[in-house]
Amino acid sequence: MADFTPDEMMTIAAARALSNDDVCFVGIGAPSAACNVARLTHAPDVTLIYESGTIGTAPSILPLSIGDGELCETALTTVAVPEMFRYWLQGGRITVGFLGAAQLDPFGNINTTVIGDYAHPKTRLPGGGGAPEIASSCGEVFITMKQSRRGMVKEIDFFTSFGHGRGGTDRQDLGITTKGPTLLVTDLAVWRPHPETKAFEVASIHPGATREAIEASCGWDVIYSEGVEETAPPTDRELTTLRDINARTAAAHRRSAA
Ligand SMILES: CC(=O)SCCNC(=O)CCNC(=O)[C@H](O)C(C)(C)COP(=O)(O)OP(=O)(O)OC[C@H]1O[C@@H](n2cnc3c(N)ncnc32)[C@H](O)[C@@H]1OP(=O)(O)O
Ligand SMILES: O=C(O)/C=C/CC(=O)O
Repeated sequence: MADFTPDEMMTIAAARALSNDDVCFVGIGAPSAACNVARLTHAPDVTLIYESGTIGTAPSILPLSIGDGELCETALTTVAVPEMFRYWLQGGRITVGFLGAAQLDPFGNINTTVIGDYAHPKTRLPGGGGAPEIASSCGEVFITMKQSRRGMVKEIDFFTSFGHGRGGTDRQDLGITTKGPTLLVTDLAVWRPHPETKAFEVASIHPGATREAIEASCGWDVIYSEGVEETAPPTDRELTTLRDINARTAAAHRRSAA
């Protein structure tokens, strides 16, 4: 088995969460790499959907944005964005939404809007886009992000996409019928929510990562599930697939910039 970076481990561990039966609403960025590695390895029949209306898309390079022509060119079909939201997403036809986050709290609530005060922001982030709707309407939500103390915080500065609120039955109490966040994959660990409190707990630690490193790069008090395991390292096939798609993507972007 080749050496691998924590970022590669994160993408590959996230990819493993998808199965052939999933219909996945893919967020741009880190989730997109994971979803396509899944499609190119163990889950060739997974249905990938991007917000631009592209259904069953099979990009050979990672899209720069939801509007990247590669998505439409390789999709089974492309529908209008209102249909994507109203019929497919709100109609309960999507099993999993895969999202990234700039700030995340232990209950899977996501901030991609603003750091600091909304009216006087320290940093203005890209915003919610479709993520709030994805977070409430997909059957469940997977999240992937690199760990940092500024990113994984006890309290997010702004609620962009609702996870488990303050935990427990908050989500159902608000009338939301979908499961919400069921998985968090970082560059150090795989996390799952506690069945009752809904706070994320470490379920497996990536090879080479330590409890000290996880705690040093997390702004909340880290809890470990009973029987924490070591994440299986990337296989040669997973690594080759990820590196190949990254290389194809970089080459394509160099060509289009020239
Ligand atoms: C279907 C859909 O796609 S819905 C789309 C809705 N959009 C999303 O969901 C976006 C989700 N992704 C994110 O939120 C990401 O964290 C992004 C886009 C904000 C940034 O991701 P990346 O491009 O990987 O960049 P990175 O994490 O290096 O951060 C870039 C800059 O963003 C700012 N930033 C990001 N996270 C934080 C944070 N927690 N606190 C303060 N600043 C932050 C900083 O200015 C940072 O630059 P710096 O590291 O030099 O300080
Ligand atoms: O508007 C959105 O929801 C998503 C935006 C991401 C992108 O433009 O690729």
